[in-house]
Amino acid sequence: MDARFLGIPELTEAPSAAVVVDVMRAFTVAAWAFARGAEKIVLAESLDEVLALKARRPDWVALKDGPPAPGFDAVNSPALLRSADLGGRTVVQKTTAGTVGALAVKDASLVLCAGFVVAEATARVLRERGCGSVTFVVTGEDGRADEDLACAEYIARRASGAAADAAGFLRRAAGSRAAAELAEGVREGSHPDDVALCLELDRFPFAMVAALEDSHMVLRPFDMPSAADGVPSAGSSSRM
Ligand SMILES: O=C(O)[C@H](CS(=O)(=O)O)OP(=O)(O)O
Ligand SMILES: [Mg+2]
Repeated sequence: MDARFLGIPELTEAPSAAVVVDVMRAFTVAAWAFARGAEKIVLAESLDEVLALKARRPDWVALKDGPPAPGFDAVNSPALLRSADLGGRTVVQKTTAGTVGALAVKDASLVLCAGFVVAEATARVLRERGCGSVTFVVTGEDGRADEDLACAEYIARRASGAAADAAGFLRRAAGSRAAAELAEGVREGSHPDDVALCLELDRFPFAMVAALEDSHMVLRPFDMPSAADGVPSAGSSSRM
């Protein structure tokens, strides 16, 4: 597999397959939202778009990074979301890096959004789809965020079928600037457990696929059909 690792500003053309990585914290949060029952996540272009969608659909859950704000229901913290009941709900998410990265590759034919919590499921989709060329979007710090780069490199190794010792990759992420800022409480809208939750390797069995639906980029959980039964696991979408 030919893997390229690019920051958002380096994305000049639509890749065929893209894995958008945001470990801390957008796609760890997204995975927790699905684990708590959310049906789908609309990835919004701006905070104003979140509020406009929420005005039309008051039942949707408006989520942003940074501190809590009027009109929003949730912040970008896995620890603060892990006990929420989101059964059947639609979440609208806007963050500084993760959602921006996914929207930057919306014309790709396959877009997976990932963090360590869905690493193996993501690699499995790439393996089973036989993706020969994959662009990893390292969303943080214009492509230099070590938590995202470490996760992207780990997924790339697993996608190519190579063995990979996860411990070293997780150590890099634990030593990243984002981890330090979250641990020190510099990032608003956070919880002391956020870093640990972002570093839980393969916490969830599903991958997350984003695709355009009625002009919005929509993220849904995806389980590959198992060889045994040929159908997706219950409770997960199989749209691709
Ligand atoms: O909420 C986060 O951790 C960050 C916000 S910031 O870059 O730290 O201000 O957003 P994300 O898009 O999840 O990286
Ligand atoms: Mg990030």
